[in-house]
Amino acid sequence: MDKDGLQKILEASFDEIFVVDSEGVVIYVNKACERHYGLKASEFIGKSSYELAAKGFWFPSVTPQILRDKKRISLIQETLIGVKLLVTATPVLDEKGDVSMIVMNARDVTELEKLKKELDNITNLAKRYKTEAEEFRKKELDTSDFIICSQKMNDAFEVAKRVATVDSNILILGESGTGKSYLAKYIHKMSKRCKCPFVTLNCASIPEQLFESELFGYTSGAFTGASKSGKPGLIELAETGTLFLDEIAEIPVGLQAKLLEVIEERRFIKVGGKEAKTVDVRILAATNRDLKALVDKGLFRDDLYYRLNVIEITIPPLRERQDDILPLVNYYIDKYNKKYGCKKYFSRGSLDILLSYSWPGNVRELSHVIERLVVIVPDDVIKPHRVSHLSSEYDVSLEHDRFPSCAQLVPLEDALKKVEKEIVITAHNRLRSSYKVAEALEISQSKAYRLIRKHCEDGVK
Ligand SMILES: Nc1ncnc2c1ncn2[C@@H]1O[C@H](COP(=O)(O)OP(=O)(O)OP(=O)(O)O)[C@@H](O)[C@H]1O
Repeated sequence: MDKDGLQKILEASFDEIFVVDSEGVVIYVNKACERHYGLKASEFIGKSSYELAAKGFWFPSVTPQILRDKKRISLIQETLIGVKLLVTATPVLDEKGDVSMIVMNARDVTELEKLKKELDNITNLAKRYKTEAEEFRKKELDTSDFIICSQKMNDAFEVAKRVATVDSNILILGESGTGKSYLAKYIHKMSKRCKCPFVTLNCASIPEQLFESELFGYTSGAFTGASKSGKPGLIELAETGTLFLDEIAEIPVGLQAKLLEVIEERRFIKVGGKEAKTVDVRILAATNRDLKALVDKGLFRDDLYYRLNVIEITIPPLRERQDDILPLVNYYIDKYNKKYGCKKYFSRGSLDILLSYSWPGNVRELSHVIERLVVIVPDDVIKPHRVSHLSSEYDVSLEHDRFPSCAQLVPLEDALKKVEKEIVITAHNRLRSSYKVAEALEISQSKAYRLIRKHCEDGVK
């Protein structure tokens, strides 16, 4: 084939063919260069590829590496007009083994690169969503053993969810057994610190003399009996995580100033130590006492109180969230039935007692009562006399002869009257309105009114 024929083939190639000599001077480039650089071939010929690369016609440059390594390489280059090229550069060696020229063929892979990038983005996004979804599912699953049905509990958990991520100190208030410790763990799990430790210090359970060494740790030989290697304090163990100070009202007065310093400066000194250490912890605190009243009485430092109480969440007592009682009873009877391999259930009457009881010990008491009943009641059905101690209104003596037994032959009229009286009194005591009694017993309001007047000493409300 003659030179013209060869030239035609090279020009017809859709891929770019770019040739430089051993000095890096461009000796040939075909028409494809117009698409790749927006320039004619004549504008390249005779120019130094080093200079062209230095002016940013393409990046990265391949010539220096080929001249050095004398080996074929492929790489992605970007041209000054943003075209992405897949370049394969092949050295042509002379008889001495030196590079006499470099032949490069380049294919436009801009679209391909774009697609690859999009695919990478999609894959990364999918990965991110997957981890986020897993995190979320994990967090959501964590509340499956915690019953939140009432509006008041929902509100408290909504606030907790919102403030979990802001890293501020939170004070959780509520009577004993309402779920304050659980809420603290929930806040930790919903926070950015969820993968780091959650450390609880129960301020009521540590003797005052040991408090400081428990919280701050001690250095070797800090006091008689101290371990030789020293000991890290709970605050150090909580590094990057959350320190939960339960029953904070019980913290010894003398230590309140030290705790304040930790909270304000995030610094502490170990017992027997000289240097202050810094820590990165989030502080959550809880108490079932009226902390503000203790501040007013001078028993709790007000500056510490305000530091701890950046955000306050109160968990209402169970008696103020009636809607949670039945779901909690169902949850715990199920839990303890599984634990003890039983099939116990509450009769309607005993459920009524559980629902109207005030639960001063809150959920902890409810859980204990149900566990005890599941263990001690021999029958599957748990009847009202088993829970009568929880009812101030319920008269145990009524239990056995409450309704005439079917085996007894008593005048029907008397038996019916007795049942009617019992039902009306129960309904009236619980519902305190003739309208509600009528609705519950499915009778007219006027009949309910009449029956309440007849049977109930305190009349109609
Ligand atoms: N809503 C709930 N659903 C299920 N279990 C609950 C609920 N609230 C509390 N509990 C359970 O009741 C018990 C007491 O809860 P927790 O220890 O969190 O209460 P607390 O307010 O911190 O009590 P204290 O003030 O005595 O330390 C725990 O076993 C907890 O799992």
